[in-house]
Amino acid sequence: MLKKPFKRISVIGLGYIGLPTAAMFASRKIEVVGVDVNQQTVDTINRGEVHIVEPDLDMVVRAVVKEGYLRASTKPEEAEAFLIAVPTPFKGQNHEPDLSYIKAASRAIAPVLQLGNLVILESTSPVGATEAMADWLAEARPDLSFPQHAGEASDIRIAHCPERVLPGKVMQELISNDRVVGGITPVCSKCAVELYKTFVTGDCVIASGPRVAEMAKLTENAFRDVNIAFANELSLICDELNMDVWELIRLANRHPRVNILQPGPGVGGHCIAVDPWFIVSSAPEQARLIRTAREVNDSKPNWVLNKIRAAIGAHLMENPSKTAADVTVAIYGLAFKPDIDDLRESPALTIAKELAAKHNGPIFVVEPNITALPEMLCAENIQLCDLSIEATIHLLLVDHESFRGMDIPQGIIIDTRGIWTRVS
Ligand SMILES: NC(=O)C1=CN([C@@H]2O[C@H](COP(=O)(O)OP(=O)(O)OC[C@H]3O[C@@H](n4cnc5c(N)ncnc54)[C@H](O)[C@@H]3O)[C@@H](O)[C@H]2O)C=CC1
Ligand SMILES: CC(=O)N[C@@H]1[C@@H](OP(=O)(O)OP(=O)(O)OC[C@H]2O[C@@H](n3ccc(=O)[nH]c3=O)[C@H](O)[C@@H]2O)O[C@H](C(=O)O)[C@@H](O)[C@@H]1O
Repeated sequence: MLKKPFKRISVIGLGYIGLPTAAMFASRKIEVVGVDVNQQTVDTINRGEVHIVEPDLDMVVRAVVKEGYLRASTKPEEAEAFLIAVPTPFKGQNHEPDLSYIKAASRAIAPVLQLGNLVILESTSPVGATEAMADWLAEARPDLSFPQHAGEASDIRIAHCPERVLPGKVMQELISNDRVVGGITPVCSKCAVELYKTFVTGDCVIASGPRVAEMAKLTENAFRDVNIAFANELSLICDELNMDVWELIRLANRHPRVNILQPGPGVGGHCIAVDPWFIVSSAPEQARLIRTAREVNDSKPNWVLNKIRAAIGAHLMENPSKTAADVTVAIYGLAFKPDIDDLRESPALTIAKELAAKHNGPIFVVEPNITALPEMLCAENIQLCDLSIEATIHLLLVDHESFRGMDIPQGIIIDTRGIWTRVS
């Protein structure tokens, strides 16, 4: 049985990663102070409620807040360990990483740092970000020594430990996944492993430093992106050759060493569609395949929109008395992947938004995981509906479980996920 080496820890950023992490530590009876700049988020958590949908998270948060192990605040407080889980988006046309959230979080915790503290960067970060964070902390606290200058004798320990959980399985994967830990020094890594061993049953694998740990996380997501791009490219080729891509993949996957992923309307979420760009921006000349995969996946929503335009055109040719305003389109799914409520960077949302801007006929959106349409889709001709609707064109964008089980609708079908139309 492990002794409890950390009595109080602080998690900075209480979103999809920070809140489950904070709740998990708190469930091991460690006092956790969660810090977020969003007052509403802080208030919600302090009521024992959650502002994001993730299976089992609400139950754990309710319990740990009630028992007093987790509380939230907008102001950092003293703690033995700080875990930073703030956003790391990209900015601009060149997809440069935006480290401003990490910088703001480091500046915010610097005043409360004390001798012997551990600071872990969990956010997915470009190579060099942990060292940059260590420099920002050192600048703000000239009275303390940091590992990049003082080595093992430093007052503060710093490490990168990227998070790898899958949305929808976060509460399981937080415990069972292996962790990659890249401390600035071996002692920093050792301290970080000790912290994670509070609840992680997977291996905590120590990297030779934070840079390779950063790159490992980016590589995992770039690997998946490249593989999805392969499937998406096959879907374009099959369309050209009038072949069912899902049948093709099913057949090719019968080879013992082939495992092709699934095509779709594009790649969404704020990770797989973002993180590979961090590699491209670090090594633009070398990262040619990774860049092309991003471009293939990013171009897929436009390809789907062209399919819709073609379907509307063909329908009007067959029905000359009608106009585009008579053509009803039903969109199935807005989330970035099945059975979640997260619409961030969703290709389905991009397609719906673009269609709403160009098509003047009625648009019905079926998205069982939300209760209201996002503001960007608020137009007169678009409304949220439940499953059974009549429409000229039925556009399937997300393979939610409820769409798999339903009767296939009547009308023109554009099935980007292959659940209604695939050759069995
Ligand atoms: N969501 C996911 O599935 C995964 C995310 N990641 C990475 O984890 C990091 C966090 O992502 P999410 O939790 O999804 O983001 P999120 O947007 O859900 O949450 C981030 C939170 O940080 C808060 N915040 C922003 N600036 C702050 C500051 N200076 N101080 C305190 N709080 C601040 C925001 O208000 C927000 O509540 C990102 O780097 C992401 O790439 C890694 C693995 C999985
Ligand atoms: C390597 C890997 O599997 N990374 C995971 C990924 O989570 P995320 O939910 O973004 O990944 P995902 O399930 O592949 O979905 C991403 C996007 O890709 C699409 N997608 C996925 C698989 C597939 O065969 N075809 C396809 O089109 C999904 O519909 C979605 O739009 O990114 C997470 C992250 O880094 O945020 C990471 O923690 C997760 O472990």
